[in-house]
Amino acid sequence: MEDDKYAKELDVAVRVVHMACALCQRVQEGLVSASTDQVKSKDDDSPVTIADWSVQATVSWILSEFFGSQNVSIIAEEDVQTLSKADSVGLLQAVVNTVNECLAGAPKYGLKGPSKALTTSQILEAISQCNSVGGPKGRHWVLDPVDGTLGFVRGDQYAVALALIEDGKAVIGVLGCPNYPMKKELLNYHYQYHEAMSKSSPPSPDIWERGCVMYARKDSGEAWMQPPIHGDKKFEWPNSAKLIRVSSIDDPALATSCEPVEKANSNHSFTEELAHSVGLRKKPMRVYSMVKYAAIARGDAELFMKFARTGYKEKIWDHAAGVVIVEEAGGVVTDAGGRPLDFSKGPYLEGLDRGIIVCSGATLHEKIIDAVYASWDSSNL
Ligand SMILES: Nc1ncnc2c1ncn2[C@@H]1O[C@H](COP(=O)(O)OS(=O)(=O)O)[C@@H](OP(=O)(O)O)[C@H]1O
Ligand SMILES: [Mg+2]
Ligand SMILES: [Mg+2]
Ligand SMILES: [Mg+2]
Repeated sequence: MEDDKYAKELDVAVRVVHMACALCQRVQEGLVSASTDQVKSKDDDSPVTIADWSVQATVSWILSEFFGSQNVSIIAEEDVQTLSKADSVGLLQAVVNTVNECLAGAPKYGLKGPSKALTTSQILEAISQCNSVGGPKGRHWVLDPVDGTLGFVRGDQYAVALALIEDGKAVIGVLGCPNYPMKKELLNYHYQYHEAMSKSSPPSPDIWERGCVMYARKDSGEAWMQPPIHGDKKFEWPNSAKLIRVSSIDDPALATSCEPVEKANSNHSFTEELAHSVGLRKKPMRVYSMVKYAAIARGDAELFMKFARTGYKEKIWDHAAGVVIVEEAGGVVTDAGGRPLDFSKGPYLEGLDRGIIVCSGATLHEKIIDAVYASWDSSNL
């Protein structure tokens, strides 16, 4: 692949994800420190917040401005149904304010914002524009504005995930992880930080270095991580980017696995059985959101498995960005049958064989696939 293929797309995607991370941090601080009714339940009982809609509107607006709204196809998680209800006036106003505040800061990220504040209908339009159905042909952006919304409302881990799919293949992945520090050792500080915040004695935010943005371009063989932008600092490419690489541990006894926090999202007992049968010893880390992909990509863990209940269809926006980053960092991502994830069939990962397996390397991956094969019949899925 030519060196500069997707260079423009990657540049805009990284900048807008940095913007979205800053937006989310502001909203999360508000949610954690105040009790508000800013968290809504969707029809499937999953949460959605002003951050989800605001990030979707912001990313949609920036991509449309940059590439021309006629040329941009976006598949994203949220729609405007709840926001358009009569009793959502306050919520909608909060989204409008949040989006305009964020877009006003676009120049700091080297992007052009609107000449005047966007109207409510422009913002609703930007959100609804992300209703593409994707498919096997052409370019489609794939966005999860806040992945791990549950983690987000609990003051914990979450991610902003943006990917580009071309002709059914994920070619760019950008993952903003606002609470996943550049250095793993700072992770514990993050929790102390939130404890301190809840006791209303917040320490100075910049000493925590919380958060990072990761990105990769398919077939480049490289995945990168940048610190978030702090204070008045401007985004300067490459913004202290560091190469990241998967862990070299291939002995299962030394490997760390991670999995979704909620039992409802993945069969914990089945994956525990698999992990045990290949010789993993450590207790799995339970982490919200695509931060699990981030953890594998930079070597903080070696294995991530997700086996949703039968009938649940995985969405492409929950995986596309993470897959590009993990693969370019040297890892392997497949379904439980060992096949790559198929991003060419619209919003869902159609044809997914049982579950998703993300590994730091081929040796561990092979062992897990064999274990799935051996134990599937006896599983209680
Ligand atoms: N029933 C069920 N089974 C499997 N997966 C589901 C299910 N319901 C929702 N989702 C999707 O899971 C996304 C969150 O995944 P996580 O790995 O972060 O799960 S967890 O919160 O840590 O348990 C979550 O993403 P967000 O909605 O962006 O948070 C959903 O797309
Ligand atoms: Mg959701
Ligand atoms: Mg998600
Ligand atoms: Mg989401």
